[in-house]
Amino acid sequence: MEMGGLPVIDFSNQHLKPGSPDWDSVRSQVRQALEEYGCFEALYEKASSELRKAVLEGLEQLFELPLEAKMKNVSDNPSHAYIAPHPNAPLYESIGIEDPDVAQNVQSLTNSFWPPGNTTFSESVGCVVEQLSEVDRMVRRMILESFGVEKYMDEHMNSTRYLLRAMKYTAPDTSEKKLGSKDHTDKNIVTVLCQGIQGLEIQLKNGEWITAKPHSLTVFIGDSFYAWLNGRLHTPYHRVMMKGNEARYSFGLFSNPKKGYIIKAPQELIDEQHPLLFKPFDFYDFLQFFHSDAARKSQSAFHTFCAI
Ligand SMILES: O=C(O)CCC(=O)C(=O)O
Ligand SMILES: [Fe+2]
Repeated sequence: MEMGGLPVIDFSNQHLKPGSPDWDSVRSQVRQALEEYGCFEALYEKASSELRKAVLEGLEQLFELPLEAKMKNVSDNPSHAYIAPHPNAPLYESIGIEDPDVAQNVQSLTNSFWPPGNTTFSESVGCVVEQLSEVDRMVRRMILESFGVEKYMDEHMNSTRYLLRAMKYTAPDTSEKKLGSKDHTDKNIVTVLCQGIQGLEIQLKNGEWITAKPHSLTVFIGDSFYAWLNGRLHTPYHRVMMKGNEARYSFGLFSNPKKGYIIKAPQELIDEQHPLLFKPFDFYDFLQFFHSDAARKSQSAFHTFCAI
């Protein structure tokens, strides 16, 4: 743990296997950090700084492609596809790769961006997705264990799929901070985010904003996991603030509940002291609601959508 910043938790230990003393010690750090901050900085040497740098450099080239090329990134779900800079978020641009743990998906998107292909990029993306998904699964396993609900482990692990989302934030060329991405909580289960230069800020429970370290991996709890855990962990507001003349690149691996899976807190997590907080819901219905007028008008789209 570090004074003044996010808690730092080391997952690099070779002996970090479920059931080992090292595992139990990391698990209690994870639980404590997620109760208090809803996020933490993860150290994971397997996702080496060279590998992350290679992905961030590839993204720099990718975002330089002409708009027509980037528009090839499509999805049934608009928030999983290419998002161009918009008057409400003029510095922000992003692409999404659904099921990036399936090599074919990364490869075909890479081929459409850089015909006939870009092996360096697709290989480094494949590799980083594998490493970040290990962090995602370790954290989720630790959380279920720490709440004594291991019996749902398979159901929980099988109820999600991954999305890789890569972001570019154009330099504002100002010395004062400009909003790169407005404050929000993540909607999904767990996010493992890798940032290049500094810019990510997280709000503490006391309202204060703190800055994540440049080149760090940050793990967040999203609204869906918060609901499944019946509110036992914190979901933090966070945002990106930009200044100066350097563009910023980042990418995150998001575990998202599958379409058709109903997110509902297990009975073990509901009692007199912890009444059920949210209506059971399908993540895709929530995504749809999120883009409605009612959601835009509400203070928290998630709380409005799931209110009992
Ligand atoms: O780019 C970042 O560092 C943060 C992005 C983010 O919060 C998100 O995509 O949900
Ligand atoms: Fe986020």
